[in-house]
Amino acid sequence: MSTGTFVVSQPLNYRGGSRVEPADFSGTEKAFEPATGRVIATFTCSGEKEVNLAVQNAKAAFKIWSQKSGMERCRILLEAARIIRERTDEIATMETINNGKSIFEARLDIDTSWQCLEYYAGLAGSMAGEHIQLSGGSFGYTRREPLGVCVGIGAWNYPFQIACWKSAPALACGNAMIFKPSPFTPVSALLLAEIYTEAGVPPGLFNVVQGGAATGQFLCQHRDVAKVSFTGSVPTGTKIMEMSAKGIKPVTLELGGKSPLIIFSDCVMENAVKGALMANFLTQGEVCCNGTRVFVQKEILDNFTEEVVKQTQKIKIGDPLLEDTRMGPLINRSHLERVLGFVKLAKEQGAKVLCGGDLYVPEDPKLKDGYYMRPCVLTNCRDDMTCVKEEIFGPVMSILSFDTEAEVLERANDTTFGLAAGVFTRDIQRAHRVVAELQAGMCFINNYNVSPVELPFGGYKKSGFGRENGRVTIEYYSQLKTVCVEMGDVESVF
Ligand SMILES: NC(=O)c1ccc[n+]([C@@H]2O[C@H](COP(=O)([O-])OP(=O)(O)OC[C@H]3O[C@@H](n4cnc5c(N)ncnc54)[C@H](O)[C@@H]3O)[C@@H](O)[C@H]2O)c1
Ligand SMILES: NCCCC=O
Repeated sequence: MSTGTFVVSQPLNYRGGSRVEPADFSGTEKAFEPATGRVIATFTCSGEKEVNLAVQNAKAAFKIWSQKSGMERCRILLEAARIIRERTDEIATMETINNGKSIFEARLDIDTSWQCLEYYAGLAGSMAGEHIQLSGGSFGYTRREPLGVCVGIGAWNYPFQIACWKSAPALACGNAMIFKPSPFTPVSALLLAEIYTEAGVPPGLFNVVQGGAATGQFLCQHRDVAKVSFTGSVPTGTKIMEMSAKGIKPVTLELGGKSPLIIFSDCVMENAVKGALMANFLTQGEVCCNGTRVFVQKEILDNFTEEVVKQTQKIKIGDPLLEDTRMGPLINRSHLERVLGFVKLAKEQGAKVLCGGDLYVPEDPKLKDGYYMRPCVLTNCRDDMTCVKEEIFGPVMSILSFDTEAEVLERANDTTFGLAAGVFTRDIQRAHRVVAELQAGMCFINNYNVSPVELPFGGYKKSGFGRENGRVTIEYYSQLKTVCVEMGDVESVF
């Protein structure tokens, strides 16, 4: 498959074990190939009737799936993981075409997708309650039970990975799921749905409904939906939480960030520079946990900045399906303009552009309508500038200088977000002291933006709550039933 050739030819909803056209609709959407600006799909957004049908299907499948033993669920999830792994190239290609990220990176996303299924398959067989001895031979025990029909709502930056990170723990715990991808990236969740079916889940266990806000609302407000797991922006997360509150539904919120990356003067410079690039330029900078506020200790500011700019200018931008490309186009025209607008405002507010921050037009004529920009490094930044305060969600790094540990900690934490943070230093005691003080759910020491699925991921403060990945996520997709067993006679107080 090459850039500029793919068009969607099959329905994009998935219900009851196959692709279907929605039973009703609430508007239409277009999905693009960001590399070329071509429309690859025009599809209808699901209405209330279609959402009801998806819930009915999920409820029926839940009855079957929740009765299976953990080991039975484990085997099916392992088979799904195996198929994803085997089809990595094909899935990564779809992801690249619809999202714009480089094929090199998309393959890494697919790796953390099948690894997630493998991880929760492993946990499925060992999910268990406790036995508690009581007086007189009586006892109690707890059962870890599924919640029922869970809804997953995804963002567009990691479409397949988000669908896996939500569905794997949900299914491992015995739940069914209805997943709504972002309307910008409707394609790859269908591959996951087909893979689950091929692996042997009951029809209806994993369904996909397409649409935007209206479809999402039908899902969140549905009385038979037991839980909502949402990945997206803070404003939408607020709405999801309000809707879930009305139905007393538990929610997981994976929201945005403006994370600090702190570089101390005793760091290994080469690693710190690589870390800063990893923290800012993966997926065109469209990453929730990016460390976009790069605090550099004064003594090394000039050397660090010079090296970061040199490495940033070497990033190969262009056709994301080419093996040596490391930065593709942004998701769409309006987002590109928004990101360029942040750079313009940064300049007006006194920041200096050391490189990039402008449109990039690749030589290949088929890419001329794509949404490319050059990765940008800003210096002369202050904490009160918009580029330092707001989530840009594009390839824009803001460099700030600092003197002392106490000062940088206060400034790093001076944000309403709290998704991630990073520190580079050779002083291991300082590293742990600093991360202990950082108000962020995911902290990195001497690296940034690695995603081992064994580690819980999620935010503090307005970056959300609940976790994805790691053992703890089992608790977000299950509920505990306590059973109290009397072995003697009832001693009534009446
Ligand atoms: N913390 C994380 O794990 C994580 C991961 C990826 C992205 N993000 C965040 O996501 C944001 C970018 O993604 P986006 O632009 O797709 O976010 P968004 O909030 O605009 O949309 C996210 C999803 O919510 C749906 N939606 C929109 N309005 C809704 C409503 N009223 N009810 C129900 N659903 C609704 C959208 O259709 C989409 O599927 C950034 O802020 C980024 O930081 C967070
Ligand atoms: N690989 C994890 C990224 C999630 C945030 O956008």
